Amino acid sequence: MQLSDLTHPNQLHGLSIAQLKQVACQIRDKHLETVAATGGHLGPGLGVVELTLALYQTLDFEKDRVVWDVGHQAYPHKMVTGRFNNFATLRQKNGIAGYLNRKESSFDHFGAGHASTSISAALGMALARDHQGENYKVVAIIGDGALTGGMALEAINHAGHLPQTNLMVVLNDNEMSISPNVGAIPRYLNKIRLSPEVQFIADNLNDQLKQLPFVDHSFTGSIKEGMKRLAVPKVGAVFEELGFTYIGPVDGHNIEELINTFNRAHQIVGPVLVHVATTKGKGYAIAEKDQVGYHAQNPFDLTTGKAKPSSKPKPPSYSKVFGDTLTKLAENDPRILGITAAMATGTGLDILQKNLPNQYIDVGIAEQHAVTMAAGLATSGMRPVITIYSTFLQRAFDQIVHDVCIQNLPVFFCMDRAGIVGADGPTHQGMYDIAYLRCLPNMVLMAPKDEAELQQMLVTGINYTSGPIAMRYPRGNGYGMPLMEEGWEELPIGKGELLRQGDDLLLLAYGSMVYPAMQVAEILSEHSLQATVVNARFAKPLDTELIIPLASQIKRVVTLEEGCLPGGFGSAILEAFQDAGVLVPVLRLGVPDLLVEHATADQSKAELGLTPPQMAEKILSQFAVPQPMGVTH
Ligand SMILES: Cc1ncc(C[n+]2csc(CCOP(=O)(O)OP(=O)(O)O)c2C)c(N)n1
Ligand SMILES: CC(=O)[C@@H](O)[C@H](O)COP(=O)(O)O
Ligand SMILES: [Mg+2]
Repeated sequence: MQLSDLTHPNQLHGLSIAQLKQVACQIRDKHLETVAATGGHLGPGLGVVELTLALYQTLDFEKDRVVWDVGHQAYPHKMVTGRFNNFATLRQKNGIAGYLNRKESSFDHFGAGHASTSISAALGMALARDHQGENYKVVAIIGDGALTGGMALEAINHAGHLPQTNLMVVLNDNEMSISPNVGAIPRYLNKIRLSPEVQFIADNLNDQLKQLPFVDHSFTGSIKEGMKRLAVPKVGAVFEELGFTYIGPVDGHNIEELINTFNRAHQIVGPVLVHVATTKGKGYAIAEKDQVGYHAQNPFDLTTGKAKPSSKPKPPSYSKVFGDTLTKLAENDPRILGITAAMATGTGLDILQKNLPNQYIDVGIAEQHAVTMAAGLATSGMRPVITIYSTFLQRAFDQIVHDVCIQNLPVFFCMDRAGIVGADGPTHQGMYDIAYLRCLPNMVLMAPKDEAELQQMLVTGINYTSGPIAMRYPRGNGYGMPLMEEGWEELPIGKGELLRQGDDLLLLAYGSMVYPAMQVAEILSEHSLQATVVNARFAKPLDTELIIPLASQIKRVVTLEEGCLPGGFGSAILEAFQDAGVLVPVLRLGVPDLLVEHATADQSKAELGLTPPQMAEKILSQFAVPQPMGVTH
């Protein structure tokens, strides 16, 4: 079977084990070739090649449903559902998405990007099936990391309560989240995986049983299961006690064993959990060796595994500056605890973990728990600095309201990836944090204009103990600003910064849009328009003492933010003007009420008209300023 000829996953039916192994080679080759060229998630997909092929040989995609958790590991799924030939467009603008997407393919039965949702969605599909008197299989595939998310446990609790609802949960256990998995659940899973008895049975019984002439080899799986139960009574006990039939652990790279296991599991009435043991990065030694580093990669050289050198040296990322600075602050303040929800490397908290492990907490993929735990810490004199991507913090909205803001507890939220993130697309854009936090009583919101101001805002946030405070900053590199090693000056809460003066226009910029606003002002000055530029620094409380008189005097106002316009920073300005009786025209520049698809961040900004030249042009046309004759830009 040539994958380039495959248009429907049912074409996998009837292939021999040898043929499936050959298809697996094609998948791995394409996976490696593509991710090396475009960047993306490398290790996760390599680990589920055999699992995908084996499972899909037991399913009928004309009616059965499959739900992948997160979806970052579903590149093999995409290749066997008709997207092999254009897979090279992965995560490129108008190309194949990096996660499942119902708009992209009818075989993508449910989209994701955020973890721990698959069992809930699959259970919904199974209940619909039963209500409609239909008879098709529903399978959720969830990783051991995603299983640490509360939603997954809520769904298991519910599914285990429905003994007649057929649902298969395939647990892809590779012992890894992005970093090594944390918590009691992975510890329990490892106890099963690594128990000597289970290992012995898995490694030896096949051969022994094959010697016995009277044993029907299609039953060897059942016999092995029975032996495991005898040898390790606790194997799978937690899931069994929760109403699931547990099968496993199964070698996630043995196609034949997987097919036999899935076929047996399909016969079981009610919820069944198949525990599959895999290796993240399987088949690419460099990724198997460095499973953290090769969870996701920028374009890299396949032979060396090294990232392709960028054209010019890049300044440190915001995350790196954050991690370094927080670590330095924590060295002198034992109250500081850095908290992550399974994103140590992405947030830069791995720097704190390495240097001050006692002041570092990873709760697993459990943002809701992280926030309320931070609230608990804050009641007891600690300084919890909770570092969660803007998009993932959305998961803990009620905890922010209920446990932090209502009790007015001093929790410091550091929201990395706030703004347009690029290739991860709509599920990961940090679009909404200004809007979803600005409406909360007691919350203070701030955003640095560059990485040097981020250091100041870190000190400001840590020293602010009057209630909750949140700082947002973008994905990627800073501007290369000179960074201080210590002695950062904290900023007065609610005070902005006047960067430029001009009488014709007032540009009010927030966070990552401040430097672009300065570029806009330069372009406007070429059109004989002089703009005042304010670095707002705070979206709540606004520096009305600075902003209102300027607006009243200049009378033409532009707001600039890298976030959603509905409810965002510009909305805050409009509300403040309304409250102050300042009735002046305001042009709000930001992301309109739409989803930002995957592309590079620069491509998305250009598409949204958020580059400095585009914003200048919009300002000139909006304020209908006569252009000097013959001037073009
Ligand atoms: C709610 C949420 N928090 C954090 C993340 C970031 N994230 C993406 S994949 C991943 C690890 C998932 O581990 P696992 O489910 O075991 O899949 P594996 O990568 O091991 O295949 C994390 C933390 C996310 N996608 N969603
Ligand atoms: C799958 C997932 O959610 C993470 O791997 C995410 O893609 C990381 O994003 P960054 O690359 O911005 O750290
Ligand atoms: Mg995992």
